[in-house]
Amino acid sequence: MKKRQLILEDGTVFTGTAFGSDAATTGEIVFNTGMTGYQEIISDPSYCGQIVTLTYPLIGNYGINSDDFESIQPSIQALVVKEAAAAPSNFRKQYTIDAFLKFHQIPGIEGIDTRKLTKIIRKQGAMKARLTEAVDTLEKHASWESITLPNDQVQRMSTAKPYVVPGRGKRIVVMDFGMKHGILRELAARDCHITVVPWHYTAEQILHLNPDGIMLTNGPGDPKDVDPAIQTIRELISQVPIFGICLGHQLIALAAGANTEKLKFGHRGSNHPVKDLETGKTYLTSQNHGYTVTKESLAATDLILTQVALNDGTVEGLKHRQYPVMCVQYHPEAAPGPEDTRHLFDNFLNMTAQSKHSSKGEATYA
Ligand SMILES: NC(=O)CC[C@H](N)C(=O)O
Repeated sequence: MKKRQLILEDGTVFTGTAFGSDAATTGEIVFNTGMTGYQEIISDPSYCGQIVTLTYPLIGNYGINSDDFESIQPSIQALVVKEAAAAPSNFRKQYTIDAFLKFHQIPGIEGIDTRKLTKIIRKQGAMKARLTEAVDTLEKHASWESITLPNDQVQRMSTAKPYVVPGRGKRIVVMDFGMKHGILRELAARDCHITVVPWHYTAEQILHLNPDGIMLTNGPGDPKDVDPAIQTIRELISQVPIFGICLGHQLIALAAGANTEKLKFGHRGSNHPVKDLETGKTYLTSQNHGYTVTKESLAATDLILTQVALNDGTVEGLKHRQYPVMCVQYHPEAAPGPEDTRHLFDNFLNMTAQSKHSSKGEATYA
């Protein structure tokens, strides 16, 4: 068994066993606490550039199948687990996690104490980390300052060209910032006529498609890295109903004049409790974000706080005071419950039904 090392920016070194591909790599190290859903996590484009640690100790035990992907091409930088199951067992299983990661040239390390690692990340915050090919290389002495993490992940993850998923219902334009397929699944299940457009599409190009509603997807990186999209959303807010998820939520907040900041170690897992302040109900939500909308910045905007995280009180949902615009920081399309907050897609479509379009194509909300 080939040895491999995981080296953290704070100097901690873990020695484990290699699986997946052979490439040495660098990225931001984060952890996800979900007990299941590793296939969805590995293929969620919002993890682009990140080394993902899974805290559940046995990963890959039900294999990888062709149906549960959240994108065609997994984009995590590397995977860190306690144990990668070598002999998965499930009727849908097609590949082992090792074979899958090898095929996609993603390195992994197993056999390390992921609980200890997670405690370090919780204490120090998400930081840079390096996965080496083997032990005792000079990599250990790499100067961290010289390693810059990317800021072009949305450009890389977004679709290069627009495409249509036909339906007979509402016309929804999806701005793709690194979309999880779950968003398309939910819209398609409601018979929407979906046009997915690249992240840089202008307001004019989007309005030209005559949408009943606009969906802003999840996506990787810092929301402030996609300034052109913020300008576009600012123009669209008063014109068409909008629903934002995760990065989409952060972009709506920035477009409306609020601020975002980086959390110490983010929220990544499938049982994060969130309270809906309008109904008083608490939902368990699936989450994957490192940034958050700052609560204090909302006062100067037309946004109303609708949902909060019960673990740390951070902003989880917003709506616009005047226009049909709503957004959530978590993932209603990822519902291990298995319904959880999926009704938000129905709320969005109801919102589009209440919005009236004039003959000029301008929308008003009644
Ligand atoms: N899943 C997402 O859309 C994540 C949004 C953003 N990249 C963050 O980490 O906060």
